[in-house]
This record gives sequence, structure tokens and C-alpha cells, in this order.
Amino acid sequence: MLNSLVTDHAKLALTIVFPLALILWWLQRLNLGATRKIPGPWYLKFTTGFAKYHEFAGDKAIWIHHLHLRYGPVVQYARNHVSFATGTASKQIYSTGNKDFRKTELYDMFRQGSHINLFTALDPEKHGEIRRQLADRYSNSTVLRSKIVTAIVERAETFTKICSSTNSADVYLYLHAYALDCVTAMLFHPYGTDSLTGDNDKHMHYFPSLGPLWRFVAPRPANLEMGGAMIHKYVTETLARGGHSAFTLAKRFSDQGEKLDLPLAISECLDHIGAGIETTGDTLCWLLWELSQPQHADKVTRLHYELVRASTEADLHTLPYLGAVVQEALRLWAPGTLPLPRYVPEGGGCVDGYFLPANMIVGCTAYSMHRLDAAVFPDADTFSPERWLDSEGAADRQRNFFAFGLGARTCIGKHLAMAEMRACLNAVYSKYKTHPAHDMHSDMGLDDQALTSRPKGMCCKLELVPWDEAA
Ligand code: HEM
Repeated sequence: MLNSLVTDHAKLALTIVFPLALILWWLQRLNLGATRKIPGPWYLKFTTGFAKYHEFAGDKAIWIHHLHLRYGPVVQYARNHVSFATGTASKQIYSTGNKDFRKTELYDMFRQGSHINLFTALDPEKHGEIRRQLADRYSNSTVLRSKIVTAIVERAETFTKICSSTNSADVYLYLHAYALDCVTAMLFHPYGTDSLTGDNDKHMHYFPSLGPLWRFVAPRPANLEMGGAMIHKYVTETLARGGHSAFTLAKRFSDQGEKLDLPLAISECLDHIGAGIETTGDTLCWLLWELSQPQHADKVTRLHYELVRASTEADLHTLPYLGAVVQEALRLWAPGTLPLPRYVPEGGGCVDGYFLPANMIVGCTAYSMHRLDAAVFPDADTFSPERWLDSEGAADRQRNFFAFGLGARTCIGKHLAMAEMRACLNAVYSKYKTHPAHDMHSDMGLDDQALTSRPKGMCCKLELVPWDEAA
């Protein structure tokens, strides 16, 4: 009798009490009380499954954007995730001195080795310490030094020469090589890579930016394996050889003498190289593709005449239309299209008037920040550099501009990236017009990666036609 009573109680616990407790624990973890006022479809508040599905499908940025179009600038798109698309929210999340809303562990996947460096440091104090050591190496005044300008201009000329020597040049690949050669020129001057023309370096731009641990989750093609090994060897040997120009990152490391932690320096350089290849390369790729469309002939003509009238290459950063073209490319195709994830601090936090419980993950996406508010960016999907020349609304546009992130963790390479883009446009459009090549069938749609996006087909074939002939 007693035995059957105990068995009955055990059955009751197993069939009702235990599942009920599990459901209550799960409901409590969902923070439904705190998040019920946050706009978004009700079913997304219960699961991360839909977000994961769109991550794997490579269309998460556009999926989140459609949710924004339906629910407004604040949207909960998964159990623990909220996306914001306003200038005020981006300021609250990213610009509070970096102490409150910390990076999430997602950034661990970019670790090169076990070292904590600028990009992967999650602790704000540690990050601040590293950033202070490196910041001047990437300042605008360093990028505008004549040796750097010359190095970038030379590489832009080489890129243009290669592409103009055929009637179908895959600029997607050559732009990655160009971006690699520019970053290494800046990091290791005068020993930058020559992956555009040099046989030894030519696979180096296949750089596996995700750390080795991730090879099991996302197997790498052979050229990534080869590129990764080559670039690792190059960085190790180049750091060790000495004789770098005074303004370089390599010199900053070699000045540490015996205190130098070589593996850490290698991982730092590898991370900067990884951060600088696809980002700049892919933005430029989409831009060159767009400028190759017949409807932009007038814009290309305006750019061409501004470029040929410029007195020196060092003055490129002062040209208003060129600047507007670069800015518009970054608005439409800055590759950091996914929310840059940050934890809500202990005790919870308020963003755009919504209270968010501690440890919820919040973020802004460049994709939606640059498109959602029609008053700030009318005809948001249209390529229109002219919008950046209009003084009316300039402050609002700048407030929503999120291509390089914001605050203490804003992109350290942004001045370099913009100099590369200006030099490339100058080398191409001061002499050539571009058209889609006869055999270009590749998909230029957006394909989301871990944090960035790239053209779906990973190929963009263009023809460069000399300006006079084209006319
Ligand atoms: C169009 C080109 C580029 C874009 C759109 C871009 C975008 C970004 C964004 C959005 C972040 C912030 C990430 C976050 O807060 O989670 C970032 C950080 C970073 N970027 Fe870039 N980037 C570009 C080019 C470069 C280049 C050329 C370098 C080369 C040095 C570089 C190096 C870095 C590094 C090291 C960080 C981490 C900074 C820190 O945490 O303090 N980026 N980038």
C-alpha cells in the first residue's frame, strides 16, 4: 500500500509537477514581464530558432529589417535579443565609454590563437589599455602621411592595371588582394605584401578571419587553409625582421624589445589584417558594381571630372563628390550589417525608453540604421551620393551613420578604409568607365556571415573601358 502510494507520488511528480516546474522556470527565463512591451511578433519572444534559421540562411540582416519596417525602430527578434535602429539607441548602447554595454562572447570566434587582443577583448579596461597603445598608428594624420598615401596609390594603380588588361576582371578577388596589400603596407611599411602581382603572396588574401576552433563548424576550403598558413608565416617573419617605418604598428611592437610578447603581437596583426580585407574589399566591390550600371552614367561623369581636376593624390580626401560617393557606399553596403551584440548591464538598462533586463542582448545594424527612417534617408535603397552634399539634415544623417560602429569600439581602421576606397575610385574612374563584363552572371545580393556580409556569388566581373574610347 505504502509502496504504491510512493509510486503514485513519483508518477505525479514526473508527469505533472516536474514538467510544470520546468515550464515555470523557462517562462521566468523568458523575462516576459519585462519584455512584453517591446514591439515584435509574440512568437519570437519564446525562441532563438527563427533568428538561428535566418543566420544559417544568410539573410538575417534583411529579415530583421523587415521586422523593423513592420514594428518600428525597436524590435525583439529572438528570446533574448532586441534590435534598435535609431541614433539615440546607438549612442546609448555603444557610446557610454564602453563600460556598461559589453561585447558578447560572439567575438571569441574571431580569436587568433588564445590571445586577447583589440577586437576580441570583452573586458572594457583591458580593451582600453590595448586601444591606447595602438590608436595613433591608425589616426587620420598617420594615414595621410606621404609614405602611406604613396603606398596605397601604387596599389590602386596596380589593381587598375590588372583589371584593365582583360575584358572580364573578377574585381571581387582583386579587391580582396588590394585591401590586403594596403593593410599590410600600413602595418609593416616598407614590407607590405604584394598579393596583387607577386606569385609568392597571391593566395594570402584568402584569410580565415574566424579562429581555428571554428573550422569544425564551418569547414574551410583549401585556399583558405593555404592563405591562412601563408599570412601567418608572413606576419611572423615580417615582425621579426625589424627596420619598419617609425609610424607603423610593427615598430610599436618591436620598440617593446625584450618585453615584446611575440605571439600576442602576431595575433593582433592577424586580427587587423582579417578585419581589413573583406570589409573594405566587399564595400568597394558593391560600389564598383553599382557605378557600372547604366543609370549612374551621370554620377560617374561627375566623379570623373572632379577627379581629373584634382591637383594631387594627397588631396583626394578634400574632394566633396568623391567623399559623398564613399559615404553612400558605406551607407548601403558597409559589410557590418548584423547587430553588433552587447549585453544589457547588471540591474538592467533603458534604451530608447524601453527597460531591458540584465544580460539581454541588444544591438544596432548598419543595414537598418541606414534605411529605416525615411525622413533621414529618403529613397533609402537608391544609390544617391548627392544626399551627403545637402546641408539640410546633415546632422541627422551623421547621427544615424553606423558603418564603422560607434564609441570606444568604433573601427580603428576607418581612416585607412576610406583612404583605400578614395584611391581605388581615383585610379579607376579618372581614366576608365566600368561595365558589367559579358560573362558576369553572379549574384550580387547580400549574404550574411558571422558579423559581416558579402556578395552572394563571391564574384563580380567587370570590364574597364578607357574614358576616351567609352565617350
Ligand atoms: C569598409 C571597411 C570597414 C568597415 C565597414 C569596418 C567596420 C567595423 C565595425 C562596425 C567595427 C566595430 C565592431 C563592433 O563594435 O562590434 C570595427 C572594428 C574594428 N575594425 Fe573595422 N571596418 C572596416 C575596415 C577596417 C580596416 C581596414 C581595419 C584594419 C586595421 C579594421 C580593423 C578593425 C579593428 C581592429 C576593430 C576592432 C576595434 C576595437 O574593438 O577597438 N577595420 N570595424
